[in-house]
Amino acid sequence: MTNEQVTSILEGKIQLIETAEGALYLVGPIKLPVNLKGRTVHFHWYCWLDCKEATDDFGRIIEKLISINLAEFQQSSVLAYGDFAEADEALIRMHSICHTGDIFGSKRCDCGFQLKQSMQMIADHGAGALFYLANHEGRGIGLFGKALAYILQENGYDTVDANLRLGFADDSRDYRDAIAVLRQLRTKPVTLITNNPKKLEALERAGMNVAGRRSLWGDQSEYNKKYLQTKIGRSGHLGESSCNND
Ligand SMILES: Nc1nc2c(ncn2[C@@H]2O[C@H](COP(=O)(O)OP(=O)(O)OP(=O)(O)O)[C@@H](O)[C@H]2O)c(=O)[nH]1
Repeated sequence: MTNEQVTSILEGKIQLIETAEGALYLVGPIKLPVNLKGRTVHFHWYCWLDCKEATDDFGRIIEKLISINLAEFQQSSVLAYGDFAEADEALIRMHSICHTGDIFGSKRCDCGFQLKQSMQMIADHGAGALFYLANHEGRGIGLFGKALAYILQENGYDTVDANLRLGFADDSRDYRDAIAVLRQLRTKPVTLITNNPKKLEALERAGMNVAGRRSLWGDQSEYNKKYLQTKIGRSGHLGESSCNND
């Protein structure tokens, strides 16, 4: 197969999304059968690359990738389900990466539970998307930063103060790229799965039509009790008893 043939196969699967800083190259949909609690659920997977250069010459972008060590950087992705573009109602989750919770199943937080539960909620609902935001680790302080913060937490600091004492912001997550991708995939209203009002605000500020919110609490234990209390007490998360408005 020639380079031209390879490029022409890929071209039909790449979309250019221009941003204020350059462009996002969105590749997909790619078929992704997923094991959800023993049942095979068929998602449509997309991944995006953030670049300074905006061009529709995708062959050039693909050629450039060889000289970049992509694995050293984080790329985010989205798992869409059902007729995500057109369904009247769609559930979305903006999930911040949590290496310890999502991959290792750590019980210090509720992230692993939220990841699996939101995928299940989306599949049960019939249409939706889970955005897996890979540059959000530790609410934006990175994995190494989170490891340092954990040590401070083992010495009495809560989640917020541990970040602050290290000189980081408590929460520096940015949702702009994810929202740009969401807009590309769906313009109809969305219902957001979250307990965090800042995520709702980010979507509304960007002009997205937010139809409602579904809360997501669970897997509470002695190990994450303080973490969950701090989310409500200091980070402004809406508690379990707050109403869903969808
Ligand atoms: N800095 C720091 N980050 C943590 C800690 N535990 C989990 N995280 C990160 O917190 C992020 C998830 O944020 P949360 O505040 O738990 O929840 P949220 O995403 O704001 O809100 P929901 O949508 O309701 O889940 C993930 O990126 C985790 O890596 C911690 O102890 N310290």
